[in-house]
Amino acid sequence: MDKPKAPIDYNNPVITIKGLKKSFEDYHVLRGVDLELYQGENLVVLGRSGTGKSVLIKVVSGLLTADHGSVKVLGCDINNISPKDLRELRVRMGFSFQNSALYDSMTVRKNLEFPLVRNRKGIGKKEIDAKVHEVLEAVGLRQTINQMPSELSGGQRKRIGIARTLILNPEIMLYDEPTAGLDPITCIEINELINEVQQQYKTSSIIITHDLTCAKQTGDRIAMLLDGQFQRQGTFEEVFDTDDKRVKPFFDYNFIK
Ligand SMILES: Nc1ncnc2c1ncn2[C@@H]1O[C@H](COP(=O)(O)OP(=O)(O)OP(=O)(O)O)[C@@H](O)[C@H]1O
Repeated sequence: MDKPKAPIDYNNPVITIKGLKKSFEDYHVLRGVDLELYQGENLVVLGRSGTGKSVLIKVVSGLLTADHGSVKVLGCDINNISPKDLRELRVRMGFSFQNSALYDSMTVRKNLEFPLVRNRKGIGKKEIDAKVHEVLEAVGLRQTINQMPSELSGGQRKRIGIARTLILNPEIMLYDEPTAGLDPITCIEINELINEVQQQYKTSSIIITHDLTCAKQTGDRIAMLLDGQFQRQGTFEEVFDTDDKRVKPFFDYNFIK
């Protein structure tokens, strides 16, 4: 499957990271990270376990503070932001985490309504209903509206989790291992959904994954974290066209011949 051409604005970075360092005691996880995410782009972040991919996402979303360096997200300086501005900024970002984070005691409809009711004070019932139907349509799961999360498959839960973030029209999407634990066909369907979200909602996304099929299908650009920095960036082919012993096994073990 070829990736649909994305409308990327390379003059408009939505995230700019310069010289980011983050340590935990004497363990230096991020050692001078530079990165830009452009408007409309899907950027895939690769790296071995423990290289700091989740730490990076947590710094970008203000859950962890940087030790050094600057992090600008949608024009806001994350290192110098008030709690109120940070809350408002987070509403402009959608998070898709591994466990989908659905409320098990609520139907799909209630799960989808929840962020709207909490973040859009005064929104009317008609508008809520229209948004719920729109996002369910976008993820192809209209029929699940009255079901409980426990009645959904892993792939469906993932889709509803994505729908729940889309309902607030996020400008940036952060996907943390979107295909983890899913069968290969469902993985491909989730990859296609990530690309559809990019097209339909004009999102800019960071996609953390160990799944190179996901990286290849969704990434307009790949950035690989090596020794605390993005030492390889480019298209999928560019990143893996190397004999670098830190990079090549990553490819070889993913596509065992
Ligand atoms: N709050 C914390 N306190 C102490 N150490 C932490 C904290 N958060 C992360 N770390 C450490 O930072 C390193 C990077 O963690 P991180 O979760 O970012 O890895 P990752 O690249 O996302 O790994 P994986 O692919 O396995 O999810 C790990 O060694 C982890 O133990």
